[in-house]
Amino acid sequence: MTAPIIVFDLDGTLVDTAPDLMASLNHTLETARLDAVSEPSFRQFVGNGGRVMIERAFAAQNKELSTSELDRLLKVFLEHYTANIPGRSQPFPGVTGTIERFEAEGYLLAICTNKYEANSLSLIEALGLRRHFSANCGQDTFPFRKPDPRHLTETILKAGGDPRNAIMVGDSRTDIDTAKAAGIPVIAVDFGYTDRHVREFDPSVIVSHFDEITVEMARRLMEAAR
Ligand SMILES: O=C(O)COP(=O)(O)O
Ligand SMILES: [Mg+2]
Repeated sequence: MTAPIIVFDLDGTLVDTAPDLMASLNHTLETARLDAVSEPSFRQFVGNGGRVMIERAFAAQNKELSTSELDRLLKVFLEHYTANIPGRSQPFPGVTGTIERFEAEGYLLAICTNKYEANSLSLIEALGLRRHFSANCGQDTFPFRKPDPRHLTETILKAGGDPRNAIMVGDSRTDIDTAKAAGIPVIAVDFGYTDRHVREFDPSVIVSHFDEITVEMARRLMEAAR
């Protein structure tokens, strides 16, 4: 039997990247002469990658944005963000312990993120976490991405896992919708980046700290999903 697998979202779930994403977004908006965004509004912009983040920031200020301008600004954003990794980004409390608990029980670990794959890899490398993950799939790894369930199922297959013996951990509606569409149980953290509370999207369970995510919880959720 293949090993069970736990798949994590990255931004707002495993790693608190908000200070750096927001700094890069504000740098980008400044070059376009838009107002800087503050933390509460920033949370509504994140979750679908840098391009969508910029689009949402423009829409919130009722500013027009052509595709060519968006392409240019995405380059500005990515250059700034990439040059500053890991910046102030830190794993959320309890992440290391959770990784150890699941590894000790023979679980595979993977990341399924709407960040670009290269940024995701360099971030977890810089934080010393890369060796724990059998696959790290970003928005550009496949021709589809979250909330398309294939982003999750293909991540699982790439890691050597089986979607029928898998669990997802995420912080946003995107993650919950993705896992549900894939028929995979999903643990939602309530400390990530979302403007609406995760309970509105009906995840399998909600936790407020990584210490609450036990192997027993994962086993129970996977059994209930069968
Ligand atoms: O950076 C984003 O917008 C989304 O990234 P995530 O999928 O890791 O939350
Ligand atoms: Mg996230």
